[in-house]
Amino acid sequence: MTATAESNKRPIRRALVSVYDKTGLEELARGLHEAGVELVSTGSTAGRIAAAGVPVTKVEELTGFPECLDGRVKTLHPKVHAGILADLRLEDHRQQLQELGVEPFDLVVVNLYPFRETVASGASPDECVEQIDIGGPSMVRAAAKNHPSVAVVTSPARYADVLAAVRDGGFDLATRKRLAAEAFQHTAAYDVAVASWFASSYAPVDASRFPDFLGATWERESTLRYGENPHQPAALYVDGAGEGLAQAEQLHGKEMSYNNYTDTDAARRAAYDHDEPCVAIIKHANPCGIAVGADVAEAHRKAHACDPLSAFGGVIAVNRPVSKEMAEQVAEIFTEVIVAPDYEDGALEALAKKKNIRVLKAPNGPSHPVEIKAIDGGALLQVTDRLQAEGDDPANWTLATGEALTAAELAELSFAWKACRAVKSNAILLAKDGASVGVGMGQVNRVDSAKLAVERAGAERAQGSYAASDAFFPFPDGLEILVEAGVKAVVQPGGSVRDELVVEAAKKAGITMYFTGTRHFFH
Ligand SMILES: NC(=O)c1ncn([C@@H]2O[C@H](COP(=O)(O)O)[C@@H](O)[C@H]2O)c1NC=O
Repeated sequence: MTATAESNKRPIRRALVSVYDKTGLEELARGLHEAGVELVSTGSTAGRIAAAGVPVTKVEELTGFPECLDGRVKTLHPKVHAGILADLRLEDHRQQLQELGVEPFDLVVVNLYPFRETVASGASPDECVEQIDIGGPSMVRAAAKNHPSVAVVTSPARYADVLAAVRDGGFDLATRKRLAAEAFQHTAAYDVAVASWFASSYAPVDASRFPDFLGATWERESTLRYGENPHQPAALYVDGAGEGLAQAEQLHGKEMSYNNYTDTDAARRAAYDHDEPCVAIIKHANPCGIAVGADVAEAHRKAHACDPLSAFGGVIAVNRPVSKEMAEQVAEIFTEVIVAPDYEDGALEALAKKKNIRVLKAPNGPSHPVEIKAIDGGALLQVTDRLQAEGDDPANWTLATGEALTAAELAELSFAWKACRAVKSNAILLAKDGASVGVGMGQVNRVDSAKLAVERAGAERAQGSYAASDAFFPFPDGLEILVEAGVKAVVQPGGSVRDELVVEAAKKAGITMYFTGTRHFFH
């Protein structure tokens, strides 16, 4: 196709309008009519247009066939589809339309039945099925295929463009192609939603919890400066749910980077594990401090004190609104990102004194029920790891050896256990007074993780601390490092074939050890 043909505009003389969402419909109809466009429309869409005093032809008048079967058949008729699908560049198609008495459409405006919203509302299966639009996608796909002759619009957000184009001699080919691409994205996402619902809720094929078809669609929200490294192009995509980190509102600061997003994701995961006001400070997806407090300012001081060296340039997540006091503390420290459900009076102003800090507001904690990880040639899907009623509640722990802890001591050990879940495996975390004091993360053996946790805590803080291990000790050696450092109690899943040896070492040292029966690997 030549450059001239690319820029060809096609005047809009006849439009087919069939919309479930009637937003902006009257203005659109009026504008089209004033520009001399003839309108053809379905049942209630035609009703609304006529009520606005705009002349409109009902589809039934065009087809000579009544809308029937409760709206299941309205536009599914050759007089409609031939009018959309005729390639007007071809003499033969133009000739055939004439012989058949079919007039072509230049514009198709359709939006679909709200299938996803109906499912989300908890409607019955029959009601959901009834909301699967058949005629709408057929028209959208037909018009998008035939974009050399027809412009297609699927969202009220595009109506202003339509009215501008109508006054300006129509859409050019490049724009019709873009609209067609949008239209196919729209119907593809719609069908993925239908197919996913069928596969997982309506007609699951086997007893496993996993559907045989996994459909998901994302839309590009923004292009990022680069990915994990500067030579990796990257972009942010959002899903339709609309309430996670990807949709967080940025209140201040520089553009978020790829690494900012991954660290912020890890930070939120950590902070929202705790019921009390909690602050997690993350670097490279690992906590360099995590603490609970009477309020967020105290939690932040305690989290920062864990490892002030590493907290430089960290990412902070809070599970409560940020107070002015906390914001003033944070503004003293070089921080890449802070994310919270909200900001109290004066907090944002205090943070905004720092030009570069990115301030995000994300109203809810992480809620995604499943996690997907791309691997070469495929993807792994798992139910998201969360704290469990069994295993993560100290009431269900088993005392493996030593004195039972008091309620206050058990709360300390429970904090260590939850905080340890935020640490990349192999993870050992030492805690005191509701704050991490030493974190050993990401080592390929548990002994080194224990050594790292103890070294980071320092002798004084390790003494009398509460230790958690994300998985069992395969040998007593890792535990022995903690014993030597003087920890008061240890919590771990248990379940090693050598549990007896590990328990024996704890017993010999006179410390308390609890088994959770639950493991929290995090990779
Ligand atoms: N069955 C059909 O022939 C048909 N043609 C158009 N629709 C849909 O009916 C709706 C508009 O209907 P109304 O104008 O009656 O509100 C649109 O969402 C459109 O996508 C249809 N409905 C469902 O398939």
